[in-house]
Amino acid sequence: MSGDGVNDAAGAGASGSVVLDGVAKAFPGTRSAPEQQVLEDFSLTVAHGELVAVVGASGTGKTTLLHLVAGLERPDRGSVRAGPPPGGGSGTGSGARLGVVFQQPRLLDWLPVRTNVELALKAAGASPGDALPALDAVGLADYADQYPSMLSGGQRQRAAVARAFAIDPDIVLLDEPFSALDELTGRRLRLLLQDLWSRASRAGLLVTHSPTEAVFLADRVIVLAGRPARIVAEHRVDLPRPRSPEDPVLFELHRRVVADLL
Ligand SMILES: Nc1ncnc2c1ncn2[C@@H]1O[C@H](COP(=O)(O)OP(=O)(O)OP(=O)(O)O)[C@@H](O)[C@H]1O
Repeated sequence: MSGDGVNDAAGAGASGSVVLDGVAKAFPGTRSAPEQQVLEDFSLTVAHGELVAVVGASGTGKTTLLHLVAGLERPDRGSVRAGPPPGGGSGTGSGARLGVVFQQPRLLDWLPVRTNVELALKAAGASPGDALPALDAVGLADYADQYPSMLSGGQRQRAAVARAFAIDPDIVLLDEPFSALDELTGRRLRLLLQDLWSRASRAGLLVTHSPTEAVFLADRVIVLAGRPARIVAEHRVDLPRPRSPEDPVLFELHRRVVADLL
């Protein structure tokens, strides 16, 4: 995850764990669609210990932002750094450990859940023995030897969360992690994520279409709009954790975020 302005993992500690500085990103046009200048001179810093939620209309560039931080896309201009916390990360060498949860669990269906988590641990240079505690932390210890197809959608997403957190990530990237789940299952998983998030100090970016999810989980909510995308509003969520989904402060913040999105 290093090189040429992209995910220079060693360098971000001083000013933030995730730093996008003057980033431009365009996708080339096709015969049927013009070029898309998704980001232009875009800057954002996520401090160590901070979870930032990104909301905005469909197609604004939220996932592109996350992909840039994950190193799945490269900026055309500017720099993207995803670094370990001050004093060094938990990863081997100088790089930051990235835990990613996508909208779909993306488990390997032909391997038991435990092996799915073990593979992520091995890839991160961590002990495969940490797989079972990670599954236990999400309430799936009894399902460790089951195949993903034998689990419910919510359980599969729990396994994906376990895989992301098992490696003790310095940076957590969440791309609409619970949007494919029913409301109650989503709520349970948000509570679980809050618990996992509170256990260690990390940096995180959460892309979501749900203002409820954004204000409940994040320390800061940024609202993206326009093409190229700009941050048109920003809300701090100064509520200690654990938070209750019913906290009236969250309802008021939710109202403000929705007003920004309309
Ligand atoms: N690989 C790609 N090739 C071409 N265009 C792309 C590519 N990835 C994204 N885009 C375009 O860039 C724009 C931003 O896409 P992106 O997926 O980042 O938006 P988003 O805010 O995450 O949308 P949604 O909320 O619908 O998931 C869209 O217009 C999309 O069509």
